[in-house]
Amino acid sequence: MAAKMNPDLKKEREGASFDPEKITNLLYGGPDRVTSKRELESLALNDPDFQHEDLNFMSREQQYETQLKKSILVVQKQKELGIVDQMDLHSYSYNGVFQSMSGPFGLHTSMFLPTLRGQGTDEQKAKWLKMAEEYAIIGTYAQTEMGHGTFLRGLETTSTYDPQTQEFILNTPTLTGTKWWPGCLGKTSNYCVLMAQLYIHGKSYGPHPFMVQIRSLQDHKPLPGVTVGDIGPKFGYQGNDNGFLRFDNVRIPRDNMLMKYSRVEPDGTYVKPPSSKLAYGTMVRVRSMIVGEASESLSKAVTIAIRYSCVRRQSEMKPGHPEPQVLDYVTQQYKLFPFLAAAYAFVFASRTMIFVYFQSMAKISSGDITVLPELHALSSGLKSLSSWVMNAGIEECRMACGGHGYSHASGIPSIYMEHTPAATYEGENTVLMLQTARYLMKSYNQSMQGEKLADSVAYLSGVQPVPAAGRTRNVLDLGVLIEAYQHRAARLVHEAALQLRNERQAGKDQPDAWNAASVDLVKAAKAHSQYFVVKNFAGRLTDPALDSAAQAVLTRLCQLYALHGVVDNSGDFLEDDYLTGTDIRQARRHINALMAKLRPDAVALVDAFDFPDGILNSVLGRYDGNVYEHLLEWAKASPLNKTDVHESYHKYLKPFLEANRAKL
Ligand SMILES: CC/C=C\C/C=C\C/C=C\C/C=C\C/C=C\C/C=C\CC/C=C/C(=O)SCCNC(=O)CCNC(=O)[C@H](O)C(C)(C)COP(=O)(O)OP(=O)(O)OC[C@H]1O[C@@H](n2cnc3c(N)ncnc32)[C@H](O)[C@@H]1OP(=O)(O)O
Ligand SMILES: Cc1cc2nc3c(=O)[nH]c(=O)nc-3n(C[C@H](O)[C@H](O)[C@H](O)COP(=O)(O)OP(=O)(O)OC[C@H]3O[C@@H](n4cnc5c(N)ncnc54)[C@H](O)[C@@H]3O)c2cc1C
Repeated sequence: MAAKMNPDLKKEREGASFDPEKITNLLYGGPDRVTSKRELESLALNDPDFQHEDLNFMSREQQYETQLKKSILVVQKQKELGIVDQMDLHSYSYNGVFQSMSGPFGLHTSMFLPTLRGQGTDEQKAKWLKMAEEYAIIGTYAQTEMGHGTFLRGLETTSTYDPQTQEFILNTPTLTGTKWWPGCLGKTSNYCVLMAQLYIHGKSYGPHPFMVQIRSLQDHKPLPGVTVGDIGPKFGYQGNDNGFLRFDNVRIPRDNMLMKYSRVEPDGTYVKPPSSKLAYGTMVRVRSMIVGEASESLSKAVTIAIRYSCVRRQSEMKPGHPEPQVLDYVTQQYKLFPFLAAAYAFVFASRTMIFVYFQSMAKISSGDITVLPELHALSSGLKSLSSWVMNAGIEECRMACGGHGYSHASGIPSIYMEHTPAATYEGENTVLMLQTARYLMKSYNQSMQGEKLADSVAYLSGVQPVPAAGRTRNVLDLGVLIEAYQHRAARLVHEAALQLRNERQAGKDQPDAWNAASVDLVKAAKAHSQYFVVKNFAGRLTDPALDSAAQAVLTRLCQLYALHGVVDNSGDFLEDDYLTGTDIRQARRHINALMAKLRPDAVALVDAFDFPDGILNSVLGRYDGNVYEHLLEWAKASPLNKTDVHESYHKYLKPFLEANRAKL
């Protein structure tokens, strides 16, 4: 018999002003997509082969083993089921089977295969791709070293060409040159794409990708000259064997260098790529995907916190009245609704990012590499902004769930632990924001020369005049808000450029001037990315998939997202009098009014994300809201409760207590 729905959640759903299915359809690309998503998720969630004890109750070794077993099963089952589409794989495997927790094949699919596809020649793909796609070999992406992650040109692992034997000799010349962090390297992978400094005839040509076998295909032992292992427990990522790797005079054939873009001829002649940054292509790809990871993780946390806030009743708002649902406290709404709005903003941004990525890659494949700088700038900015907001949002959601938020039963700590490194991996966020800033500075200078700019920065060409101080406007109007964000971004870019120039004029060389201006440069890059997100959100409101009720509620969310950003960064908007103090006061009032209007729709808005319970993996965020009975059930399953009296009682506590009693 189906469990009864918690009456508060039932009422919330009945009181919504719109049909969540309309928004679900928009989020996932139409009813057919939603149907297949649900089918695939349900197939994975109900498959007895994928059932196991809660990962939170397992040791790290057990977690690794469990995830490995599932990874193998998933490969087999995907094949049987004929799942090949990326979105379908995402539903079945990433969410359905793994609930977005990392596993030992993660890097094989997210970086090893894409690097082979993107950096290999046709002959190299013919040699390795099938083996990799069929999991005859398993690989990772080994780039970061103990001493260098950010500064790729500083990598120390060397790949020295020997024209006599037509081989590369791999070496780790220092301790800090030890590869450190690559996912799935420690115990799982038998191959890797190795990023190493290419040396030919004593000359360095910078980091290049090499296909390297590191373990025997017979007994999985490290090959001669290879030292490899697991780097130990981490903040999260327990199911993943992030590893270390060292080379001592390991020889690989010449054609193990991935040579789609740059080549080494048998005699040692180096053939340059059209752009040296093409070798960094896989990172750009994963950064583009991380915007999706961030939006999805934030959406999950917000779903849990909002549902629970409707089930949770606490305190007495009015004497003698029933305790209110905690979501009725406006302070609680102020914690959660801006992040609900942000989750939507980034889901839409991620869809655009993925579209731009594939569109740009099509151009790059046909030889047009002019799109690369814009793609790099956009993906760097959005990856950083979205993962920063995700981190802040998940933590806010955890605290908004009070004490229960701290328990693994809430599901929120796992989401945080697993996804917080998105701010670090694939390029540390500040470093990447500075890359976006670099592009903005270049574009700004080009606009000063009257050159035409790429679409995403075209607005820099016409930094608007500052409007007369004291002029107030309707800050609820999305057109006004988009212009305000555009103006702020253009002004901050302009000011960062001026600061750079001033530092130069004061006698600093370019790197020192850049460093001195870097706080403002990051601020400008963030403002540029925020402008993109606001404009992109507003652009989705007219999607024909929405009926008028769904459009109305999403418009409110978009207004809230934009207004909250204005209030949070009010100094930026006030500094040059673009907005007035009255505008900001109005913005605060509008936020309160919007939150009141959104309150009855909050549960329907998180339902529209369409995360089944198995994927949320949260006692607090259960669809039926039956939180308390399941909290007790969950705690009872904890390994410490397997016996009434733990064995440590006999070992330690009993003698201690008895000795103390004997002394009395
Ligand atoms: C289809 C799916 C369906 C639904 C989606 C929905 C949801 C999705 C949910 C989940 C998503 C699933 C998967 C993704 C999630 C997780 C990923 C999985 C695991 C992650 C594991 C982590 C792996 C790693 O971390 S690998 C290591 C990553 N390392 C880095 O990123 C290093 C960072 N450093 C650098 O990139 C560079 O060194 C640098 C800092 C950028 C500087 O480079 P360098 O010093 O060489 O260059 P200069 O500074 O001198 O600049 C020269 C010049 O080049 C430009 N430049 C630099 N990089 C690039 C580039 N990549 N492309 C283009 N141009 C570049 C730079 O700006 C300069 O330009 P100018 O001279 O013109 O100024
Ligand atoms: C869970 C996880 C999985 C990972 N998986 C992989 C993988 O599969 N393969 C792989 O190769 N790597 C992987 N990494 C490594 C990851 O890519 C790097 O840690 C990341 O790129 C950051 O580099 P770093 O550690 O050198 O940080 P650092 O660069 O040392 O950062 C430390 C601080 O210095 C600051 N800083 C550094 N340079 C600058 C600068 N130029 N300007 C201003 N500030 C600066 C940063 O902002 C930061 O605050 C993984 C890391 C994690 C945590």
